[in-house]
Amino acid sequence: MKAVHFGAGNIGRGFIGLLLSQAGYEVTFVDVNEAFVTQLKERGEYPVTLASDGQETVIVKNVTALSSVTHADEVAAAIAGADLVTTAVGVSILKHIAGVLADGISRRVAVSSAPLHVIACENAIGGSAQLKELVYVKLDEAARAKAESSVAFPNAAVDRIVPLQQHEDILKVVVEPFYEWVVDASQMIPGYTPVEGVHYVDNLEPYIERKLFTVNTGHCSAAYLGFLQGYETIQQAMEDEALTAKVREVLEETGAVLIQKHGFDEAEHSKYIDKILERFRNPALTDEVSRVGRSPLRKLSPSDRLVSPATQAYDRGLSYTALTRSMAGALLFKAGDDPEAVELQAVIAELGAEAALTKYTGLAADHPIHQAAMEQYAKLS
Ligand SMILES: NC(=O)C1=CN([C@@H]2O[C@H](COP(=O)(O)OP(=O)(O)OC[C@H]3O[C@@H](n4cnc5c(N)ncnc54)[C@H](O)[C@@H]3O)[C@@H](O)[C@H]2O)C=CC1
Ligand SMILES: O=P(O)(O)OC[C@H]1O[C@](O)(CO)[C@@H](O)[C@@H]1O
Repeated sequence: MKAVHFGAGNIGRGFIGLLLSQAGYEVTFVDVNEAFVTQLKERGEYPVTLASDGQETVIVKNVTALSSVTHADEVAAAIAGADLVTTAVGVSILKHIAGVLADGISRRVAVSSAPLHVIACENAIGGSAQLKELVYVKLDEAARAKAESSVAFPNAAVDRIVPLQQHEDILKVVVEPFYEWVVDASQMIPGYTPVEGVHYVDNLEPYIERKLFTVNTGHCSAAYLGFLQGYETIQQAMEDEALTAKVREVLEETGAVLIQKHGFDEAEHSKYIDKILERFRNPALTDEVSRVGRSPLRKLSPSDRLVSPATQAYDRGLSYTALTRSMAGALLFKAGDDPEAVELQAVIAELGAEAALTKYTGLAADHPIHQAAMEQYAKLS
């Protein structure tokens, strides 16, 4: 079985590549980073260390790599012959890989009707659906018609904390032991071969919302509040009890929405929150506030981890105050090396925080969530 995986970065090597290789796939990574590509191609393997007491290291074998910059033709050929395509490049990068993916799919459907699944493993709701749209506009009518029956783009939720890596061996990756990869089975082609380690569900929404609105909402809240307190890592921030209490408050708000909307058991969900907070604290990891808070514009966007649960809480008459504190924290995330944070600060300087918040969240200035966020902004400033 052959898989093509876009993005040989932290989650690509530390989670998706590892799992696919262990499930028996030959994995071809595709990346723009020539150093990753060269090393993966030369060595055909790389180490993954589990950040736990035992620090167990697994060697991921049966891998190779191609550059999407210099070997686009080979990438398309690999897609044409693959059983599975996965991505972990960042949701805003999907548009850059759509062209070569469309080329590969066109070549494939011209000669074969064998099923192909394309799964975007990004922190976003409907990541694969977004990728499908980007790819489909690049297919001609005939290819699109054939792809409709043999190529599927099931949405997925992926959960594993993989911080930035700094090792002598550039391929080495240290990951937390926990992982969860949930795929929407209702969007798979019938008769598919399950990948060992993947959890297939008929309705993804409760899983993706629970993950995004707990792990990711909680994590970015810790990052934004931690940044304001001068902490450099999430581990340092989570040692601050007052800060942790604020993160928990946020997760209680998102939890109330999730429990009401998806019927989760309250006690079970409370344990889920405890477990997530424990994962943030993992002393065997060093996870920088700058990584976890990265791309504040994406994180402030309407369907992402802050605004979506806040609007859902508002619609249900539930509390959203702690969420607005995290939004205000995002507005104050002045990380000089993050292009989105730099853009946000420039827009705030030019138009003011109120207009910037409307621009990126889509919330009108007189919306109660917007007003609450501005109150929090004034307090935090
Ligand atoms: N790191 C984590 O703990 C988790 C990350 N994710 C998601 O996974 C995605 C990737 O995140 P990370 O692995 O942390 O980022 P990363 O920056 O470590 O990896 C992204 C990789 O994509 C490559 N890339 C960029 N443009 C490309 C292109 N045009 N073609 C091919 N490759 C390209 C980069 O060179 C890099 O190696 C994001 O959507 C993130 O939200 C999801 C769950 C956990
Ligand atoms: O990758 P993003 O969406 O910028 O956000 C970082 C998030 O990804 C994770 O690494 C895993 O979901 C979380 O630790 C963190 O909340």
